[in-house]
Amino acid sequence: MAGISNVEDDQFCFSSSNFSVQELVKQPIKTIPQHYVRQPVPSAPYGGRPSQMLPTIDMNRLVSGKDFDVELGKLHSTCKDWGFFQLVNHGVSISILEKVKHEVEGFYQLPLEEKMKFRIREGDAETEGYGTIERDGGKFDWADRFFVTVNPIHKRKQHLFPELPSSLRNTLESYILEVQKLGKKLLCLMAKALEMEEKEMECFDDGMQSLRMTYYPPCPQPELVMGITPHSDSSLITVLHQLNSIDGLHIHKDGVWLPVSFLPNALVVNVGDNLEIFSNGVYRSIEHKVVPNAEKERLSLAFFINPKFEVGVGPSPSLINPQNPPLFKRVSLDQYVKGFFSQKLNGKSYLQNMRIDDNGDGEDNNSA
Ligand SMILES: O=C(O)CCC(=O)C(=O)O
Ligand SMILES: [Fe+2]
Repeated sequence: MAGISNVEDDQFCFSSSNFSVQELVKQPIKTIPQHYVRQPVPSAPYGGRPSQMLPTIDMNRLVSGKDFDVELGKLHSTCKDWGFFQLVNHGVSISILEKVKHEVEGFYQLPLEEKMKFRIREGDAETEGYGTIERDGGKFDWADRFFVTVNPIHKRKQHLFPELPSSLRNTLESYILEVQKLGKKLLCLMAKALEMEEKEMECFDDGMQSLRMTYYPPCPQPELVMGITPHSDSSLITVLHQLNSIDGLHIHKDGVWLPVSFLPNALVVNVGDNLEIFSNGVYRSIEHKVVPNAEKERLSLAFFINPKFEVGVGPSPSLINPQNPPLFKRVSLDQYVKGFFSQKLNGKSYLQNMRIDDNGDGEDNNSA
């Protein structure tokens, strides 16, 4: 079994920044290796009052017509004030959620050599594939992840999704179809709540989508590490399936970190930077992070939904008028995604780069 001693052996020498935390914890850990220790230890207070539960949105109410206006109003205010919610009655079948859990667990149980076939390749600007990622200051997250573009199909990298074990691939294909439908419905509802023109909703068809399946091994001193560095997502929306029901997600709200409790049969949905831009700042992407569990592994599957590739990133034209000038630049999706991945994950810093300068020229001065 590979352990700390051979973590940097031949299998890993393609890049010292890519090795597996899952392998590391296969041997007892006396002290957390320095490259995982975050200093200073995050000191933001926990605001975990039991009453501070994430809002819940009921998809049934949004599709059945009954209580539609009330629920749409709730969706709108939640996207403005929270940027995160639990989605119940979402329509994704429980059997597919269970199957995805089983298959992703199976992927992480594969021998390391098998997973390494999918390793992140040097020079991949979007860091697609299997591995860990170096964050600012040379520190690493306490997690192994597999990140992959799944839509449009021609953007799939041949050595990644098509090469996955067939049962995982087929299960993910079914999951993708269901979450695509759900994502489109949700985005159209948000667009309606924002009072955007119907025509603009076409950009939600056949959008750019990616998946991240993440394995957070147990950590004997979770307070010293980060499962995932505080960040906001670059997407329009993200649909999160907390595969094995283990808590760990925290969101940054009103200056405090709130733990999100797992809600059975719910999916967690969050507003990403792209939707903050698209809604011209009406909806807010929210910083979040993951704290690993001291005893148990945690697995999650995040599905990132963006608009159609050709549409680009910028405020929706129907929301712009003399009273509401554009707050963000317009760039191509390619430029946006490359810019996002070319810098180290750091809270909402990338969104700042997209803001129109004080001189309001709307030019893309983004050097990222
Ligand atoms: O694992 C989680 O709960 C969150 C993952 C996440 O934030 C991400 O993949 O962007
Ligand atoms: Fe995220």
